[in-house]
Amino acid sequence: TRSTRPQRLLNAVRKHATRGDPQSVISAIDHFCRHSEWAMNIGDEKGSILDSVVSELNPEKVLELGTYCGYSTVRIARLLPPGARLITLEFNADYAAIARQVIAWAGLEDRVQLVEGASEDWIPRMKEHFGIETFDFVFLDHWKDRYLPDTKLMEDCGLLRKGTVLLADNVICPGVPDYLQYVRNSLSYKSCYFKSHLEYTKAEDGLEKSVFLG
Ligand SMILES: O=C(NCCc1nnc(-c2ccc3[nH]cnc3c2)[nH]1)c1cc(-c2ccc(F)cc2)cc(O)c1O
Ligand SMILES: [Mg+2]
Repeated sequence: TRSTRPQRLLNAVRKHATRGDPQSVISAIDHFCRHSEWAMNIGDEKGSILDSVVSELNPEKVLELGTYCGYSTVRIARLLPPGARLITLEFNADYAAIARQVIAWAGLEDRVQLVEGASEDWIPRMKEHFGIETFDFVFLDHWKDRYLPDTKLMEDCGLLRKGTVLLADNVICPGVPDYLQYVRNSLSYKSCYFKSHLEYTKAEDGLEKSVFLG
């Protein structure tokens, strides 16, 4: 049977990246996506913005919605201190299987917990299942029609605290109009837009950073 794009992406990581070296994993995936096959990783341009937000925040408890092949998981986890924890939710079992191997190749499995399933099922279980009180940082990169309902669900489950930062990918392309309208007009958020480009293309896209005010 033909290999899948995520499998070919993992092969490129194994071929070109050094085990235990997260930067080489990031570079191998970016090279594969620029020169072989486009894939929906945040990419190097938006990835640098993600890096600066994470580095400035120095979060202990991180939630990522939408793992895909683990590219942004590796970008975030490589910047976290060893005691910090990143929980990443992936709905698609095939993506999750690839992501586990990418994260392991980068040598970051000790600070990453990949959970398979739907965000709406797992968000209400974060406290009792993972012993999480609140998250310091949430990266939204899953199905675009889930950004808003899951943000409201995190609010309702008490998973956000004064100062929690939400960073949302793809707010222009594919676009999340309902989410943008909410975080930009709600008195509970201070929101700002980082203009960039859709990964590996010239199309406009951007990240929206929203601080929860409690
Ligand atoms: O669909 C995207 N990303 C979502 C994948 C995912 N990986 N995991 C999930 C999940 C995880 C837990 C969930 N719980 C409930 N639904 C869930 C869905 N979703 C996406 C699409 C594009 C894109 C742009 C232009 C195009 F022409 C075609 C495509 C670009 C991007 O940067 C993306 O992130
Ligand atoms: Mg994305």
